[in-house]
Amino acid sequence: MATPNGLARIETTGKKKQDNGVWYDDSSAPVRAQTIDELHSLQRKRSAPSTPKRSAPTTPIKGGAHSPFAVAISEEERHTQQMQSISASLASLTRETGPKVVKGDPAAKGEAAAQGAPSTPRAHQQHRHPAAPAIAVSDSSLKFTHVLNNLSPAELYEQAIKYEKGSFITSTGALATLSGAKTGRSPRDKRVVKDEVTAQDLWWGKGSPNIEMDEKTFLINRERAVDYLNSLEKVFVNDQYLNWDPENRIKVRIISARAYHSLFMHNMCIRPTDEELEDFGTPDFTIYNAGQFPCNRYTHYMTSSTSIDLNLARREMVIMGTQYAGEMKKGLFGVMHYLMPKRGILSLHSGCNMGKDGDVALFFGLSGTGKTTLSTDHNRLLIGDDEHCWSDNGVSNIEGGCYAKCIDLAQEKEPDIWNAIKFGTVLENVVFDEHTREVDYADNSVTENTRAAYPIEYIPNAKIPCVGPHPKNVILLACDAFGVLPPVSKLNLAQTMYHFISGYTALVAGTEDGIKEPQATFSACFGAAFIMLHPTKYAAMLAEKMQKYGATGWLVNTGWSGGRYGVGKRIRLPYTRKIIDAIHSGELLTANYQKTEVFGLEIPTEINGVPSEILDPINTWTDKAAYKENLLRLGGLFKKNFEVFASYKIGDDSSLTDEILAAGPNF
Ligand SMILES: Nc1ncnc2c1ncn2[C@@H]1O[C@H](COP(=O)(O)OP(=O)(O)OP(=O)(O)O)[C@@H](O)[C@H]1O
Ligand SMILES: O=C([O-])CC(=O)C(=O)O
Ligand SMILES: [Ca+2]
Ligand SMILES: [Mn+2]
Repeated sequence: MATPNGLARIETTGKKKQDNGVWYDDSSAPVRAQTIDELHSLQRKRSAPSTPKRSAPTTPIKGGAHSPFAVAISEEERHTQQMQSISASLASLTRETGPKVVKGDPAAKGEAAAQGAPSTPRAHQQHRHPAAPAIAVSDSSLKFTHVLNNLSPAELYEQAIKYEKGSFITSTGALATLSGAKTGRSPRDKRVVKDEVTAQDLWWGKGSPNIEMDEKTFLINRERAVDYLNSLEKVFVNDQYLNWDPENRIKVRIISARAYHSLFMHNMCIRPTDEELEDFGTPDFTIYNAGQFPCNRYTHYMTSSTSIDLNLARREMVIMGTQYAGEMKKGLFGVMHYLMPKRGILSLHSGCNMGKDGDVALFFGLSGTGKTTLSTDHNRLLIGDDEHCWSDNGVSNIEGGCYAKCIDLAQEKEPDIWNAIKFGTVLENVVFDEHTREVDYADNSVTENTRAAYPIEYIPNAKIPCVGPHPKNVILLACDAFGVLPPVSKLNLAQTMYHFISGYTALVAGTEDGIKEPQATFSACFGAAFIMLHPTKYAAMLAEKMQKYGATGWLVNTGWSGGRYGVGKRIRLPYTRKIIDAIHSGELLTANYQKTEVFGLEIPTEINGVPSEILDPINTWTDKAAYKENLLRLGGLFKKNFEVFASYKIGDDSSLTDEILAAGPNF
């Protein structure tokens, strides 16, 4: 039927019912909701109490997390306990009370019911003590602190994209984010509380990374951080583990203000199963990351607006004035460098992988020397890329993820890392195409220190659980900007100790704030920024373990060849990989060796797949006089650096100490 304007009338009423009583209509099935909100609530399936609601746990369950004697408690009681525990963590020390905490995003009004949260926050009720004064002591105690605890990567993506400027999804699904003004660690702002115990235990003074602060100042900063966090609409809480060795596992809680920080730690620490999370209890260590907020420069000891404060007695760390996520990762590493040696376990700034036959290799080295790149090896099982423990049972990874440098990342050269950059991975400070969101890894506009943080199982041949037997090879990586260290040398035990204590490299720009050009650096134990005890303590433990388990030491230069930085070139990664292959396979144990002058290093004359002429660096330099000059220059720097260690005994064995002193450059 035609309407006055000539158009066919649109049928709006009734649907054509066929004779057989069946609706033949192209409209969809009736919607099971009365309102849009209800419809949205249908979209998200509520998990049954026993099934995961959070991130799918990736950590395999070992044994039962539930004690058979544990009193069964209800979901609601568990929820209350969890909120109480988080409230306790966030307590102001001066007011001696925790904030009112409630689970969930304050913005998600109406979602509480859908998510199963009690409509009256139970933790809130906790604080309505009958004896409490009728008038709240401060405005901050009137408000709730909303906690988003152990969110899944998907939920954290949404939080980041909605609330954090600079968050984007890249073409491969990673979460690109900006760490803010700091794009590297701030070692000069790392402070440690000096009390009666730590005054004795820790390494203080020249060369030490531990800048002292007193307990009171720590508490001032802690209060500042906690007040800041409680003033926010919401905070993120991660309850996770460190160390895959079940006997020496540490429970950590990270309280932060950014989804970026929460996802970073989700990836980097060991992820508990839902079962483990339910029984998490009180953490062994807590980080308060108030990174967006500066410290108060009028506070004693503060020399900048950044402070990373460690209090071992309180088992707490406060971060202010830097949002660089590596501070949390490496802060916890420092804690492990204190706790583990107390138990006779050596903590190591090293990568670690294992051959199919169970041969384990450690890769020591400072930032940018190749721990992540070389331990991620398609032919071997990855145990971890950066932080390990060596106990009487073998090696264990401290972390649950990897943190790879991305500058100039290329698919052909590092395929496993390339492929790990997908949904769930945090990509820090990279530059990408505005439209396609394809990352340009060569672009260092934001920083040289671009990074990807991904769970270790994103590497296809990860060894899970991340533990292994005693190491067979201990590879010391140095990125030599002088271009005079050989691509590989075999070390005796004394030489291994000498180079371990020296911890030489050319620090590549970026990871530590303020370093713009590569420069020669010595960092004891290849990680002076993280060790807590005197370097000789770790060295003695390493010597003892290497001797006991018959490990061989190697020095591998992943730096320059054919001239120093600016003249020569960085040794090609495929050559370094061949060298590493020859170490793993045992080929290098039976090779012919010659000794170099000055450093007295044993260098092989031939390696499968590597041009022989590069094995002795002098061959690659056109200017032989310049080579000699640089060799002596570096030798001199080694000698000078080692002077401070000459008066220390290493272990109980004074003959080893003498041998180590003699194992350095000789000229
Ligand atoms: N011959 C080489 N051997 C190893 N790495 C090389 C070589 N040539 C270039 N590279 C590059 O050097 C970088 C090594 O960084 P890597 O992430 O492995 O450092 P790292 O030792 O793990 O440091 P951090 O402790 O800071 O994580 C990578 O970007 C890698 O591509
Ligand atoms: O800590 C960081 O930022 C990165 C890292 O692994 C290191 O520097 O050793
Ligand atoms: Ca690394
Ligand atoms: Mn590292």
